[in-house]
Amino acid sequence: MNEFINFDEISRETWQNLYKTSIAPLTHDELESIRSLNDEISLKDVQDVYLPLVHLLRLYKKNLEDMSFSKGLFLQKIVKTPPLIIGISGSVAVGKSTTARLVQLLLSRAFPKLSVELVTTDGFLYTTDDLKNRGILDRKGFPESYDMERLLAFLYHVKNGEKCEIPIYSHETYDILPDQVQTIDSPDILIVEGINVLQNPQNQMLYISDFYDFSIYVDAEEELIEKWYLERFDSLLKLAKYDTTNFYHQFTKMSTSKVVNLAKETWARVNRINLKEYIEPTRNRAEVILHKSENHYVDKIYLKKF
Ligand SMILES: Nc1ncnc2c1ncn2[C@@H]1O[C@H](COP(=O)(O)OP(=O)(O)O)[C@@H](O)[C@H]1O
Ligand SMILES: CC(C)(COP(=O)(O)O)[C@@H](O)C(=O)NCCC(=O)O
Repeated sequence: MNEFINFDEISRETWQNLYKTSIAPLTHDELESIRSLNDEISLKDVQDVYLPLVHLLRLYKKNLEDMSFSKGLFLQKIVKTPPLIIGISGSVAVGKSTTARLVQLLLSRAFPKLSVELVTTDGFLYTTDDLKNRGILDRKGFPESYDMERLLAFLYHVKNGEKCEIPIYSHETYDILPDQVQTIDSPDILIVEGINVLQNPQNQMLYISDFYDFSIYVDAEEELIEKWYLERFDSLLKLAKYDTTNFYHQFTKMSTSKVVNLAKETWARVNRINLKEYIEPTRNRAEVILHKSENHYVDKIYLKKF
């Protein structure tokens, strides 16, 4: 059966004309803040792809508010609208965190009075010591390397309007930062980004999918993702060159060909396998699939029909 049977495939040309008239063009300051986020992001993509996406998100937000109001009428009590939770998933290095930061920025612009928070599921990885103790250091990123119970509990507390503290992962130290936490204090919108966002742990009472009001899967051909992974590896090495505390510093002493081989091997042995076995199979759980081609250009969008 066609994996996308449940989706409308929308070309970029069609998508970019949806809701165009109702969106004000980006101001100079907004363009600057997008550039400071990642100066590689195409501003044309922002205008053509991400602004209509944010418009769609407005509809989901409105729907959540209407439903809470109607529930309140039914129950004859005030039902507070819970935060809208948006999941963003896809392969390692496909551009999830860049997309997530962009969506956060554009949502803050669309809803200036609301708080829009972003968390990454990397924070729920076990620490390097824990991974060693469990004998799964080489399985970082695979389902068993995350404390999914803790992620599930976190989403429950956020939906319930409670203040939470969660761990922070650093790509630079390649580990959870000791003694540092991210505080999430009853946001109106929460974006959760990570390779495992659409994976399906369940404890005895809760299903993770119940907590997402909207989800996005960022997709691309494997060869492109590998290329972006290798490019990011190179950027991480450049950042690490003079920083002995950085995990990547050790690789800056190696010859270029050795480093390239190491990165290629890590892609093939770990991240590619994870993509094929555990991440890509969750793709059709998303509400929207953003399909990217060369240079992160979004060429197709799939929107779930029902
Ligand atoms: N829209 C984009 N335009 C240009 N470059 C991008 C875009 N999205 C991601 N990148 C680049 O691709 C690489 C991987 O992106 P990143 O957001 O770190 O991926 P992920 O969070 O999925 O691991 C980074 O080097 C990033 O700068
Ligand atoms: C921390 C991660 C699991 C998550 O990835 P992200 O999508 O944030 O890049 C990944 O970056 C990772 O470290 N994978 C293990 C193999 C590697 O070193 O690339």
